Amino acid sequence: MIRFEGVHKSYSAAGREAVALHPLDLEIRAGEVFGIVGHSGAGKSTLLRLINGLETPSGGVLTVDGQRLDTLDGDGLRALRRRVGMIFQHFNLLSAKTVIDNIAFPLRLAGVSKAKAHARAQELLVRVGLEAHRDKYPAQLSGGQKQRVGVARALATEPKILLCDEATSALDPQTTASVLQLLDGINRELGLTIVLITHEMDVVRRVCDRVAVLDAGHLVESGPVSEVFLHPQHATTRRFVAESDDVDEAAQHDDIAHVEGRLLRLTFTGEATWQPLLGRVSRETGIDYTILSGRIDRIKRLPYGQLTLAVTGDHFDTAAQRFADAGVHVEEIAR
Ligand SMILES: Nc1ncnc2c1ncn2[C@@H]1O[C@H](COP(=O)(O)OP(=O)(O)OP(=O)(O)O)[C@@H](O)[C@H]1O
Repeated sequence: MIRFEGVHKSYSAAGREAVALHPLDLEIRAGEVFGIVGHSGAGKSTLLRLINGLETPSGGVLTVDGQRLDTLDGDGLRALRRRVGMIFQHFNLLSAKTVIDNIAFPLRLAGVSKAKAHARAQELLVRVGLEAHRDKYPAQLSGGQKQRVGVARALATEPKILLCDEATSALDPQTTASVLQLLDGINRELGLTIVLITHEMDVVRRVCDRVAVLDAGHLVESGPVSEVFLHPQHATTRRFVAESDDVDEAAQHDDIAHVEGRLLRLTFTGEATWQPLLGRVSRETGIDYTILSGRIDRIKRLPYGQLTLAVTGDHFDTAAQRFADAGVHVEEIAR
């Protein structure tokens, strides 16, 4: 659906070239929710703005919905933008227009009659759960409601791709959850491809299928969220995951120093998450364990658990093998 082949982007500012994105290869598949995570300045917005042609690559080939963007003229680009909707951190609603007029606006711009545009906007209002707010102005809405209007407006032209630019960063945790749920529903019911950029790994964990991690313009890691989140390889990714787990790594290191035994990290996914394995392996092998940290949650709809144990007793290797045989990912952590 979206393919970056050696795409890079530099800006020239005050006579100097600044690299925002180093050459990268990336494929975003039709119908998936793809997350791009990175700190401020990593190049996330640049990457997103390349997809809808708001920025032009400095080199490489970018293909969106089967079309190489460098072959499109003005009309081609405008047609592409109708197939690529976008929502924003600060919603970007028109303050002088009502909710229904905001949603109908892209259709009116495209020359659709007022009656038809309003009929379509009304359907979208229902989809995002804002029927009761139809004639209000943006200033009369909460942040979550404004973002729902943003989503409805982005869907007005029936795009195939929805770009989300830090869409939940201005929202409280509960509202964030409800907007992410809305995006998840849209992805499933309409089959829309969603690309979202965020600085929060937790947003990625909740809705994305795959993720790419950007660090200072470099794509440092990418893959299925369950892989990248549970087994991060790059230091930047590990920091994002630790932040989302709310782990104070220094304090955890101090705690671990005082505990006896070898350290084992167990990662359970799917069915294994709900089995009483710890007790069983402990009984069968005679090992003892202290739980140093743990979390049970979901990655999108996949249940997972991750536990760090300090293990004492003579049969560490046998116990590790029993866990592995039960489908648990086992990793010994060096002290
Ligand atoms: N129009 C521009 N002109 C010059 N430099 C730019 C321009 N837009 C972005 N940059 C630079 O490119 C780099 C990447 O910026 P970008 O906005 O893509 O990062 P980001 O990850 O989205 O950051 P943030 O989360 O803060 O928005 C930064 O160093 C930024 O200063």
